[in-house]
Amino acid sequence: MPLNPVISKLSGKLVVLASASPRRLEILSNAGLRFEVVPSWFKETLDKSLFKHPCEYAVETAKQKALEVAQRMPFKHLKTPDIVVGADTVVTVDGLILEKPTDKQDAYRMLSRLSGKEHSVFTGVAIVICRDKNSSVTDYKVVDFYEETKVKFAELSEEMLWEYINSGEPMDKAGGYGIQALGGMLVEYVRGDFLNVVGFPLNHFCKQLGSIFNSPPASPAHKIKRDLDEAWTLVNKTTNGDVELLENVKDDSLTSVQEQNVMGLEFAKCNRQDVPHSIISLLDGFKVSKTLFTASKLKVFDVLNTPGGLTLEEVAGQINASLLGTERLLEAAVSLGLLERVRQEEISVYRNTERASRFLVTDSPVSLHGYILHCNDMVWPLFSHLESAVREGTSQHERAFGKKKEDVFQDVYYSKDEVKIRFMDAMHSIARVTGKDLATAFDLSCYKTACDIGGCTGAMAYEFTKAHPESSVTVFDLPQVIEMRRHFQPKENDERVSFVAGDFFKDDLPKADLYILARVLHDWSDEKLHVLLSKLCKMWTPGCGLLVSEILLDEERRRPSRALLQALSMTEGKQRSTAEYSALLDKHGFTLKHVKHTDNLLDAMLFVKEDPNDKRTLLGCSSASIETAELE
Ligand SMILES: C[S@@+](CC[C@H](N)C(=O)[O-])C[C@H]1O[C@@H](n2cnc3c(N)ncnc32)[C@H](O)[C@@H]1O
Repeated sequence: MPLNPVISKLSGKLVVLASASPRRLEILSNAGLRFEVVPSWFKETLDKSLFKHPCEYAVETAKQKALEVAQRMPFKHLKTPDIVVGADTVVTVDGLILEKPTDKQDAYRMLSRLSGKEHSVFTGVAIVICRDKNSSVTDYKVVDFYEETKVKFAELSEEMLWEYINSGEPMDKAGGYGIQALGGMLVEYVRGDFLNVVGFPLNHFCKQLGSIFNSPPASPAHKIKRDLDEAWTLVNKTTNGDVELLENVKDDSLTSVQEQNVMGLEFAKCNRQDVPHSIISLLDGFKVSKTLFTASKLKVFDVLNTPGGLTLEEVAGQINASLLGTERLLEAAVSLGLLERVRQEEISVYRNTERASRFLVTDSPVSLHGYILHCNDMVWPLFSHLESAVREGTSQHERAFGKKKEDVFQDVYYSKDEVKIRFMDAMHSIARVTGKDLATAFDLSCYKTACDIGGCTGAMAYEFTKAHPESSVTVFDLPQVIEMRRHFQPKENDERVSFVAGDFFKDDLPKADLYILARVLHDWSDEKLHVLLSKLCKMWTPGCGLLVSEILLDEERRRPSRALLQALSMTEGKQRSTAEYSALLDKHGFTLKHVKHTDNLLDAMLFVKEDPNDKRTLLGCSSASIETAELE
């Protein structure tokens, strides 16, 4: 890739470095780049075992860091950057990723592993380009890459190791050394970009920027090829992370790419303005859903959760279905990117794609299986009566399930044990996917006791105690739910989580420092919520907090469509925007302190009641959150 001039191309653009690393800052400012530093809040906690190669982990972490900042800035800083740059450096040796040492012993273990050996340093870099700054929707194009540099350490004596460790230098550095300072002594040779080892591959970065800003205008054919090669993500400005593609298409040449992203549908990759691809993909949406539901119900992804994959005949035998029907289902699943078909020794076998193994296999920790079955069995029938729902302005539980509903939980979901378990399983699977992000959305360290109101199976509570080991959580839910909780208990009993049965419209709530309302408020009308919120106020003491988690609509109530589609089958509830939730809670004296668009399925808001005598309500939980408040 030739190197073209780049720094001048960036003049006048708001470039943001999503990293607090002084070394990256120095490298980029020495190169003459003018930029702002907005450290990313993305926590480097991706599961490394899910990545085939360390460089993929570094690139994904860099991408998440940069996207988090790109999506946060329009709200928290009230400006949209042109470019956000994220980076993550990892050191690998003997197939292990070495991170920053936790203490001196850990530094000792790392450095002795590196002693006398060659290791690799990978830096993943993501360049997020934000477009359409003036419209209500910002779309993000992500260009990412990585650079590898080989470094060989000399044999290090014990004294050398300890002298270096005692200098304090290893502690904040990946792999436990800094090549640009004392750590330079340890290095025999470097093969590749030296600055990559320091923390940022400047040369590769400039080449990438050059190709972004100097590329000739693409012909339609080239453009579509390039678009197919690169991942475009159109992200709603106010919902961060909810991929909202179909309505935002401004350039028809992108349409097929976006449709593939959103639906997994493989449409003709052509640039025909007279072919209504996006409408057809909307039209086919129900076939996609039902294919996923059926494959999940027949446990196709569990059956294929075997290393070598299975032949068509083997799958058909295991799911007890016809050969022809199974073949059609598997072929459709392949076309949607849920399965792969590969040839092994002259025969074709099917196997799960990575995302199917992760999200569709029943016993994966983040399996959506329960939620998928709930959608098939409970939501699909409601949607088959959508026309009546629209005409009548009511939900269709009676038509779909023959049940008169006063209260959808008591009268529909909990009317039979089988339906109840399925509903609870659905809640459980979403809470397991979102729980950690919600529990760590803000600094909640000052809250020692929490009460998860409508906490269902306790999945969120367990994630909360994992994230805050000093805390305990009471799950408060209807007696019919609490009696079933053991079905969902984790293998290792967590005594910090307890369960209390009650009705939040009638009974007193347990006492706690932090109340959690996750996916509860959207189910109810403002009038009903005033009853629940009055109960909450009764138990409230100064310094308490309220963590609310919902899908937040943008203020124009246009997106995310996932929330608005869900509203179509609601009974008495409604989806609300941040301002609408804030106004609702304000009537009971709650003040919105922080909002976080988590880039997961649910967003989070933290409410407090302002009390001039209570430091926690003014400043947040700790000095860390004071810093956060100042950064904002
Ligand atoms: C949509 S689910 C959300 C569950 C959980 N918070 C989550 O995010 O996965 C709503 C929860 O509120 C509970 N619930 C509904 N009505 C209730 C009531 N009157 N009193 C207590 N809990 C109730 C339901 O049993 C259910 O567990």
